[in-house]
Amino acid sequence: MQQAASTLARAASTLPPVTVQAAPAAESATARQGNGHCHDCAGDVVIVGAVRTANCRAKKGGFKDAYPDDLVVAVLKEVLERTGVKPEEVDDVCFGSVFPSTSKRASECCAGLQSIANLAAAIQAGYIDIGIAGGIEFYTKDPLYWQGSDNPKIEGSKHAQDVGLALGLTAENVAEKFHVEREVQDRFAAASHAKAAAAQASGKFDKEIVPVKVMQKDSSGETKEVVVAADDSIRADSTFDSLSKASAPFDLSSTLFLKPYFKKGGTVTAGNCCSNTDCAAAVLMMNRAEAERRGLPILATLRSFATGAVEPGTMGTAPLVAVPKALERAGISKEEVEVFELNEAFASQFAYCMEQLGVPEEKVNPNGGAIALGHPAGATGVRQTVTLLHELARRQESGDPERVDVGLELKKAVFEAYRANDPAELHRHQLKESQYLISCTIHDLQHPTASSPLPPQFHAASPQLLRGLQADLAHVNQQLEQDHLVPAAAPTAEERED
Ligand SMILES: CC(=O)SCCNC(=O)CCNC(=O)[C@H](O)C(C)(C)COP(=O)(O)OP(=O)(O)OC[C@H]1O[C@@H](n2cnc3c(N)ncnc32)[C@H](O)[C@@H]1OP(=O)(O)O
Repeated sequence: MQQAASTLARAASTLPPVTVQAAPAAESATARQGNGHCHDCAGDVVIVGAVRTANCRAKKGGFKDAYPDDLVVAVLKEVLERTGVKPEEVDDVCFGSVFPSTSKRASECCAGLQSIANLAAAIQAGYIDIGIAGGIEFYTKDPLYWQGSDNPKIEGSKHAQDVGLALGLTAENVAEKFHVEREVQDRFAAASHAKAAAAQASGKFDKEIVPVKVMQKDSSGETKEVVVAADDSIRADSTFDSLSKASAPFDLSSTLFLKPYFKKGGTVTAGNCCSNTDCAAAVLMMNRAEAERRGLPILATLRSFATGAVEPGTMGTAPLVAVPKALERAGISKEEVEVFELNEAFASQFAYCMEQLGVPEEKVNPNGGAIALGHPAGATGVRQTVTLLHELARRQESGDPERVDVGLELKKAVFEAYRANDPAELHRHQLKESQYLISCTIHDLQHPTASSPLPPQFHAASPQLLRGLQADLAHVNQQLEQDHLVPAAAPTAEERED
């Protein structure tokens, strides 16, 4: 691993550039035309709408006095409006959410991405025609720690105990085991902020972010309505120097030096890990034939999806297993991919994964990642997908014919997705009877009733989670009705016939 360490040190010597160069155009793995339409793959699962809310700092940012359903309703409404799809035409809505108070642990950060995969599978199987996949995390109200009691059996299993490690400690483990120095981590963190700040300043996020009207208390305690339309997690003034003391060796006594947060003598700080933000994101999916019938622009085609398992103590290295699998299943090489979205839960795991995957820095997270934008766990996979699709659309619109082909190839790469899926953790989830993927139909969202408030599609969620969702669903319904998106009452049989 010394070689890995020295390569990482070299990589850290310059900040990753903010601009991204197009890779050479690659051969298509499936028959398709230059305009993104493909005559012999009508059953492809495609994305036709992709939106997100702003990422706002938990408890301190734009959504500090809001409710999670304010965000969910905003992205649902917007993705429907942008595509012209009617609520009643949507067969299923599946949102990932990781940290309701019943959750034990966090490595279901891929819950949002998994919701995309689940709905895509349902579309491909013919179980549904149109679905909305999304993710929501609301740290302002949901704690980032387990509030329940542990099964004593866990004491007998090192793996199960590692599942309970503070996530920052798993990042420390990665840094120590794979020699990812503090300097490297701080440089990647600074690069994330620089890229995100540049993207924000140039208006790149404007189209993907849905403005959300929420109530907010100001410093005098007065509550007023505000519109939140911009990420407030990005620190444009965050540089390598502000994250650490630039001179080497580090001057640990310097006031400039951000102290290790999770472990004495460690390297992971509040500056080189993701911040906790509130955010929701959603994509609308259907098959290609349906999209073409409706004349909807195809933003992306799902080519493959893969999961990978790693030791829970070094959580965050699962992309090393899953990305090659996803590429292989899609039938493309990593060189054919122009843009990667790789989660920056912590700079240590991000730097190590990037180095081991052998992908150039300039191809990864061109608009910044979770260190700058925040990591609203259940929403992150969808947030990344939304950001990536808008990036690809911009490149296609750039008018460079060579880049159009590249862009289309890229769309396969959107879903070179990963998921940390530790067996020990899954076991623990079963013990807790927790289930993070939340699925319900749009009809149930519209018409929760007192006697049957929850849709049958909810998976085996714990009672506490269900109670929380019940409240959320009632609120969602109320908002949808207020906004005249749905009729106030379920239509009668006669009305339906009309
Ligand atoms: C599978 C998975 O899900 S893995 C990932 C799961 N997610 C996590 O584990 C979350 C990890 N991160 C955290 O828990 C939190 O960010 C913590 C606990 C480390 C820090 O929480 P907070 O104290 O709320 O963080 P916050 O962003 O407010 O930063 C605290 C202070 O650190 C300093 N700081 C943070 N970032 C920077 C930066 N980029 N540059 C300079 N100073 C910084 C600032 O002084 C800041 O205070 P300020 O906001 O008043 O300026």
